[in-house]
Amino acid sequence: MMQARKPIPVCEAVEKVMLHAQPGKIELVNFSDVGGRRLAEPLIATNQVPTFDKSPYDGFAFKASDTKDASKENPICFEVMERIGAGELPTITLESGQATRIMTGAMIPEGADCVAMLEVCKDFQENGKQYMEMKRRMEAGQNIMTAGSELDEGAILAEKGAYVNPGVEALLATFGYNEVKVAKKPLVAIIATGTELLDIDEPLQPGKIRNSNGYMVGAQAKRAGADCKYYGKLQDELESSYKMIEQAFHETDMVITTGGVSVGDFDLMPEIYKRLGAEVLFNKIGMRPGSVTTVAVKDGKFLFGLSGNPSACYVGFELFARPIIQKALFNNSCYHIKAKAVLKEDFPKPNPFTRFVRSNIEYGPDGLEVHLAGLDKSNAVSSLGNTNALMVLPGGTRGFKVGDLVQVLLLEETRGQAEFQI
Ligand SMILES: Nc1nc2c(c(=O)[nH]1)N[C@H]1C(S)=C(S)[C@@H](COP(=O)(O)OP(=O)(O)OC[C@H]3O[C@@H](n4cnc5c(N)ncnc54)[C@H](O)[C@@H]3O)O[C@H]1N2
Ligand code: MOO
Ligand SMILES: [Mg+2]
Repeated sequence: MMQARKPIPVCEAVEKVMLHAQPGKIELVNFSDVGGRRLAEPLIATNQVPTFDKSPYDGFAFKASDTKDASKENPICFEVMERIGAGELPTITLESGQATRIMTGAMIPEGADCVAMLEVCKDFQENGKQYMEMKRRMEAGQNIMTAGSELDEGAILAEKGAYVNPGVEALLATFGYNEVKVAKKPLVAIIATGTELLDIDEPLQPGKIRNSNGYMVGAQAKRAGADCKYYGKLQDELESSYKMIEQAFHETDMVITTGGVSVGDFDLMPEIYKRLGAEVLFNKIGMRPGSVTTVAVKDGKFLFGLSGNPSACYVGFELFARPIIQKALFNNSCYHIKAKAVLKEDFPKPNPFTRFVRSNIEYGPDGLEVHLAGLDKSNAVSSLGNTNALMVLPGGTRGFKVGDLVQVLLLEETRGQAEFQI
């Protein structure tokens, strides 16, 4: 009889993996390609904002003190000296009784200390000259965006590892980052193992199935921010499989295989790790699904042996491979963000192991709601299309009921959290 593998707790497994995590490499990309990448250095304001005193409104700039006696009954009249639009420079220093017609975003002229909106001013012409009349008091500084009032030069606006969303792109553009240092996407080898596997374009044959895991894991790796190299599917044959996996190991930053990690006669991954001289960190975890997920390391590079069962494969990637990819992208909040959600369906089956149930999060009127994504079986593929979260149910003797507050890991968030606590 073969010796049973000893399962380790999932937190311990994650810890073991993360001990070997490495920061990634840096590359310089053109601003036009920066969306969706992660910054390799903090984003620093290269100038103060605004860089000059400017008007937030279309209106008139003048000295506030000129209006100290202004009222409905006592309108104050100004001579309008010039008109400046955004991007133009004022040429006249204002004296008492003078105003400049100014547009939103334009520089405040010397001598002015306030701006009145066009709507509260009456302008008119007399003898070929422009005038403006004000019926209300203004305060010095009123309606002026002073230089540096929004940001100081040198302010840190996004940390190293930050995800470049549209707002971060706006900041990069504001501060002239025409080229941006970002984390280089790690290159992940994707290999599906199994003599039963057919390609997408092959008709079904007795005893065979189409390879879905290879494409699923490739898509998960891309969602996590990596680049993929697909090495195809391998027959369960030791020599050819070893050769291909060894080649992939040398050509990429990490190798992800699916299938062949359990104890069957054609489960070749344990022997392949041995031949490669890779250190197996664990090969059994106290979790469902994905208990057979195996992680090995050689020369600082990872080999993730994910289960062949589709749901187990999916979960194994999100728990173990994704944080390693995030670390390579300098994201220290490398774990899926955790939230609480109200369970919307009974889940009566107790289980001694921690479960990661493929789930669907909805945004209900009172907050997050969680539904089962479909059939809760390790070998199910049908639930995955509907999955945007993993519900974490602690192992124990009890089931869960509608209305219970449960923890969920959100799979489609770009933000994460720094600790893996479940
Ligand atoms: N005696 C035992 N048998 C099994 C155990 C065990 O502890 N003792 N563990 C079970 C668990 S749990 C799982 S999970 C599976 C894991 O199997 P493997 O990782 O070795 O994967 P395979 O045997 O290659 O395949 C399992 C299953 O998945 C299908 N598969 C494989 N690759 C793909 C793919 N690319 N796309 C879609 N489906 C795939 C394959 O046809 C099998 O049906 O082992 C249990 N057995
Ligand atoms: O590794 Mo398995 O997924 O627990 O069914
Ligand atoms: Mg197997």
